[in-house]
Amino acid sequence: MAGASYMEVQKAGGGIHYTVAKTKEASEEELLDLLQDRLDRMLRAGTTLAEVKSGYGLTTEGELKLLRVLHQGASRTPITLVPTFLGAHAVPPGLEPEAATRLVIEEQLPAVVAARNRGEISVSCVDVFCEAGVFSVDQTKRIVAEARKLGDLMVNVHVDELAKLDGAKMAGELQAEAASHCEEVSAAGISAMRTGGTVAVLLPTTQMLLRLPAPPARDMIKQGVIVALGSDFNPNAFCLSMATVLHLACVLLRLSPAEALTAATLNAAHSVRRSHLHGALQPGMRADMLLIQAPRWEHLVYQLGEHHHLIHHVVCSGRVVYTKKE
Ligand SMILES: N=CN[C@@H](CCC(=O)O)C(=O)O
Repeated sequence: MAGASYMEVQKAGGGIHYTVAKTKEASEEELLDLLQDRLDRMLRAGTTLAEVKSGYGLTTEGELKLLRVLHQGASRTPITLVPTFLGAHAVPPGLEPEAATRLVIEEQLPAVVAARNRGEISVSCVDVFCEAGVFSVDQTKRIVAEARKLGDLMVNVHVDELAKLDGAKMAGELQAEAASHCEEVSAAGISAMRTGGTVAVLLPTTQMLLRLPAPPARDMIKQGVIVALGSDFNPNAFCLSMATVLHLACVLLRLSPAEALTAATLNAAHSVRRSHLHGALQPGMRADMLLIQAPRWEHLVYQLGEHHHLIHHVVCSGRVVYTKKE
């Protein structure tokens, strides 16, 4: 598949579909071990709050399995996890997008909300991969409406990553809490996100790896959109280090180090509506901190790939949860 595009890989059964097949083969214990290892690595790289998504099950049981793993994983890490149901991550082989939409609305969402209400899983947000050949704007709206009605879920949708569908405009008009990617966002999308209070979660690792155009981060900031940064850790963008993401945000999105820091902390917390507790050092908020050894804090952004060397302590809720070995 050398040279094939992201969607060509998917259409040939690779990408998300490959991961779905491998995830199905793995037991919950195996997935939990993998999750714990990755959360440990994220913690050592300085992450103290993370939105974590399902999306590699695509069947009701497959999605519930991943959400159970996330639920159990939350008790094994000091990182605060905010779980997102992403049953609409891809159209399962053999189904059309419309049938997959109905599957999510009629079967998956009710099962997920019921399991959450029984305390078996926790789910805070719903996500949909709104993209040409995956879920349309109309199908995304229907899934979002049902998720809000049935489960009072927050909305954080993939929009305008590859095709210009005006998904960001939809997200803003729906007053979605957040919308990720936005590489192909339109002027109307930027305006709607500002009006709707929708956080733009920009993902420079994926932008770089898929060689996508840079989302217009400077325009977004200038026009008053709240810009956040995410690692987008997934099999296609294997990066657990937010310091690397901050570096790329400065180079590729032309953010200043201070803007990148705010985007990765307070604004990222706001994308899951946790900015009253997370993302800043203020009385009444959680004392989540990194202690780094460097002449200035900007070295965490500037020294590419050096976070293991720079971060000496990670503190969660006022408790030291990681100390670098000398
Ligand atoms: N674009 C869709 N979802 C993920 C990638 C998932 C995958 O390729 O496994 C993303 O946000 O980048």
